[in-house]
Amino acid sequence: MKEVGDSKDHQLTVALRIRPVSDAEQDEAATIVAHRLDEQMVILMDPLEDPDDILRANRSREKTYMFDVAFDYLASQEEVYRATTKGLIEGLISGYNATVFAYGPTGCGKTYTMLGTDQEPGIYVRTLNDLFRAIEATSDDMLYSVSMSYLEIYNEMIRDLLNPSSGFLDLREDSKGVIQVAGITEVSTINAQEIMELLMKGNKQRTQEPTAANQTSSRSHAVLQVAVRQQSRCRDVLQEVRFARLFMIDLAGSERAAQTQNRGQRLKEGAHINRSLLALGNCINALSDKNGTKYVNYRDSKLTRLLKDSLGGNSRTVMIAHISPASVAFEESRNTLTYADRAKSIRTRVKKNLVNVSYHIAQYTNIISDLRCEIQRLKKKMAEQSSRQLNSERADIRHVQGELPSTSHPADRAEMDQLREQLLEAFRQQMEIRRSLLELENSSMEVQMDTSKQLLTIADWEQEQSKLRRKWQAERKKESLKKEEGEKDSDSPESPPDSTESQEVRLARDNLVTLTAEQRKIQKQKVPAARLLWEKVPSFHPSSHRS
Ligand SMILES: Nc1ncnc2c1ncn2[C@@H]1O[C@H](COP(=O)(O)OP(=O)(O)OP(=O)(O)O)[C@@H](O)[C@H]1O
Repeated sequence: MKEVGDSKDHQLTVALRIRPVSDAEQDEAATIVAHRLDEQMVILMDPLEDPDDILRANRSREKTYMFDVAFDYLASQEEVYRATTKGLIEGLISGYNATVFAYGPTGCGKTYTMLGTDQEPGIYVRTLNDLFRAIEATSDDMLYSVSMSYLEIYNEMIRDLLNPSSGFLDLREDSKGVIQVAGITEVSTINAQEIMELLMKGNKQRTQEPTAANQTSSRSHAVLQVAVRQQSRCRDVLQEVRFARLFMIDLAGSERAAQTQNRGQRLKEGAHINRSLLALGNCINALSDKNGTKYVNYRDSKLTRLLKDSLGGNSRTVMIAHISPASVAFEESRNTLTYADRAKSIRTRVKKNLVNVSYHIAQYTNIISDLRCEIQRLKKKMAEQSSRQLNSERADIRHVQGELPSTSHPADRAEMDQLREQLLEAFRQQMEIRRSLLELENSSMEVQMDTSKQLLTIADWEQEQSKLRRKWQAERKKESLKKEEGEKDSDSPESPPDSTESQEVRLARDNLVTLTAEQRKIQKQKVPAARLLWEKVPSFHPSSHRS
């Protein structure tokens, strides 16, 4: 790992984009309440505030917010790209991860900024174009390979947008601890036109539904992942391989489910979206803690698990928050501005992580690698078990079908079909529950791994303390012997060594509390899932059902 420059480099960049007023807002005779004041400042005015209202008189009528950069309806796609993302490319080809995400309520321009249109392409294509150009410029001495994948996270499930028929995909941690999406399609092309076509096609596969707030509202987070691998062309130089990833994410709308009059499926989606955005917000909050002492829990959603390396580690992050300028969207704009404002203070602590890791590296790398092997072994075992189970269930179904008496009576056939459907549905549900149990098992192992790290930090410190205490006691003993023999003067201190815990140990203790609660939460979730699995075992026996 290599260190990056000054601390400003590590800061998360937060940009704000105010989109033009929409036709619908104009039809509602909405007034404009959000304005860009200058390159960095934005003002939001409360449309409900009445200057003559005495009760509200001492509340300010407007609030200003500062961002790294602010745009309004006049900003072109190129300007937004240049000010937010272009600067990440150099880091990316030097081996640094980067993430750009578009945040904001539904219909405020996230997809427009990230994907754009054929005439006005957004950040995805502009970034890839510049990346390919930069690679070409340095390719005399370096050998590069770039691959791209495009996925969506919908209701906490991952789907490949370049190959939607592949079903739901799982997140896995590889042997180097990098989170990967198992079985995702990876495309290696450097033709920008081809990429735009692939992305447009992929975007059409996104789960979109009309909501009260937006006719074509994206109900999922879309993640474009670009992996850059580079190697020196020089054969006799040490063959260092660098690998960096860029995530470009079009988040699902952040509006609260209740505000869009959603019901049923929409409400469930809203809950999942809120859950992952809340998890993202919690990570942002913990990372922005000034003392750096808060535990960052990436495990609460697929999105944060996927972004783990990119948010907290050796990575640069850009958040582009989006709002509407209209009075009708005031509440949502205020929430978005508050969320983005809180994000501003994140600093990724690259150096600190390095110090911590190297300090303990000798003690716990072996333990971690043992635990990783254990996780891999368990995952493999569970995958084998579930595929064995699935095969035997399939065989059971075939068996059931084989046993069904061949009947020509349409009513009987209909009943049989219905029973078969019920069976299949029960098996499908079983598979779903098994999948969540497997995920809970993985999370539990990860928590265990983190717990071991914290315990090691504490054990190290305690060991060091008892060594110091023993040394001090031995010296005191020597002193008293010398005194008995009539010798005077001693260099050893009268009082025992200072046993105040270091910041690191205190943090480890705090983390242990959080991790124990987390483990308890996971165990609690496992019980109903296991019970459900048991209940879903079909008790249907065709041979005894009818004769
Ligand atoms: N800066 C802009 N300039 C011109 N049109 C814009 C701009 N931002 C958004 N729009 C238009 O506003 C509409 C909604 O934008 P978009 O679909 O990008 O919103 P979104 O935030 O991605 O919504 P959702 O979360 O529901 O998917 C689109 O028709 C888009 O073309």
